[in-house]
Amino acid sequence: MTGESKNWILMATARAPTNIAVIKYWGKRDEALILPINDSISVTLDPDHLSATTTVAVSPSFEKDRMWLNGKEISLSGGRYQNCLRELRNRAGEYTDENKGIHIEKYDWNKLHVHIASYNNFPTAAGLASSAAGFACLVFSLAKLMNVKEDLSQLSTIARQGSGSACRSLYGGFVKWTMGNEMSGSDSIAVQLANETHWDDLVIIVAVVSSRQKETSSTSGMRGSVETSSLIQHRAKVVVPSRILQMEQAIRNKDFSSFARLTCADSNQFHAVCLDTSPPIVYMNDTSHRHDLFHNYRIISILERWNRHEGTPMVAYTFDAGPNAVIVAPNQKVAIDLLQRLLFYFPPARDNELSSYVLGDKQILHEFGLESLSSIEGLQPPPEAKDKAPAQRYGGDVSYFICTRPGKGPAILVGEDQALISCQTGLPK
Ligand SMILES: Nc1ncnc2c1ncn2[C@@H]1O[C@H](COP(=O)(O)OP(=O)(O)OP(=O)(O)O)[C@@H](O)[C@H]1O
Ligand SMILES: C[C@@](O)(CCOP(=O)(O)OP(=O)(O)O)CC(=O)O
Repeated sequence: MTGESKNWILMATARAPTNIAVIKYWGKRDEALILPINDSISVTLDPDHLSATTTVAVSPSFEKDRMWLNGKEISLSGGRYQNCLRELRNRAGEYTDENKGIHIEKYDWNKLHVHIASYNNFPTAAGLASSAAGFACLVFSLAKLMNVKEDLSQLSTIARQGSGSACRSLYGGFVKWTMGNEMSGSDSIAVQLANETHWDDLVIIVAVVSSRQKETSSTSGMRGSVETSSLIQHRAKVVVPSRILQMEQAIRNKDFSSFARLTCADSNQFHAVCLDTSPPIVYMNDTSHRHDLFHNYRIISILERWNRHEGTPMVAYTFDAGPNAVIVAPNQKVAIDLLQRLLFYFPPARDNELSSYVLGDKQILHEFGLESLSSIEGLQPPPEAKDKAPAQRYGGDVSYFICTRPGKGPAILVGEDQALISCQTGLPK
């Protein structure tokens, strides 16, 4: 390794999206390598609304590997961070910057320490797949910094070792994680089924029911299910393989009603497996407020009633390992009808601004013609509720909504102003 002094700092910044599984990953056959017991399929969400941004820096002056998440220093000693760092260092390439007089040999990367700063533009560890965006971003930015010449599918095997669902966040659009058969995990990779432009009419609304950290992590929850649930075996061996084929076909043909039926059925089966676990896991009410139990089922029953009333699925819903609902509409028009229902049943608590209650893509609000909170108060009940007079409203039960859509995969951000680490101090700005 050569350089004019020990003071140079080399950096890379990237942004990576989260993803929402429509056929769920739940259960590992190898805990250390994070190898799943079934394939899964996800939709990548628009990084403008839900993403991690990570800056990674390297300098001979750094004394140890360090990481800051959302401004707070966290430990990198955990096996998952260590596995990702090791795999990337093993694949690192030579790097030369003649202007700065920097030359790093392949083997130098094992001696150089990194500083990592990351920021999520949405709540961390609340069942919104922060670990997926976070590990995808970490791997993508380190691969750029360390000049790793591997394709995205190879990088997905590294991100997988940070958090299983992270491997699917290396691509935009619609993504399949193939479980693979190899003991080494070399064929347990993510592949893109279609990019984000393939089915760009879809609108996705996330109802954030609680941004509080959950009590049972996905990791320990799925371990419990593998050890104690008999339903999970039937799911992995019989149900998921056939659903994967049907879901691939639904995505290929942009067949919304099949997509919606499969998405809802798979979410509900995943939560059934959680209930079939001993002791049972109940993610949909796993929050401090007991009434949260009801508004998850309220969301499901409101959407199911609407779908039944129309005789065909208008929207699809899915819940991960937390109480937040992710709802997919086939187009902007139905998304407006959906938002109308959501805001009718779940108006904001008093003192809330509309702009902080409906986040993300604001276009939908404008098309809807909703400009202020007072217009929500005047909303009429939807037609399917007419026979159930008077329709009850649950003010304050939802913290906020995020309107988004299928989005693109990770990208490198250029320019020092985008970096989260100062190029003078090597510390978070
Ligand atoms: N931006 C990030 N960069 C690196 N690691 C992150 C980042 N964001 C989150 N993580 C890691 O992911 C952990 C949270 O993962 P966890 O699975 O508990 O929640 P989640 O991903 O939000 O929910 P779920 O995966 O169930 O949808 C954090 O404690 C941290 O270790
Ligand atoms: C319910 C899920 O969101 C589970 C995600 O689990 P994680 O990927 O967070 O688990 P680990 O691999 O142990 O880190 C379904 C899914 O994303 O497929």
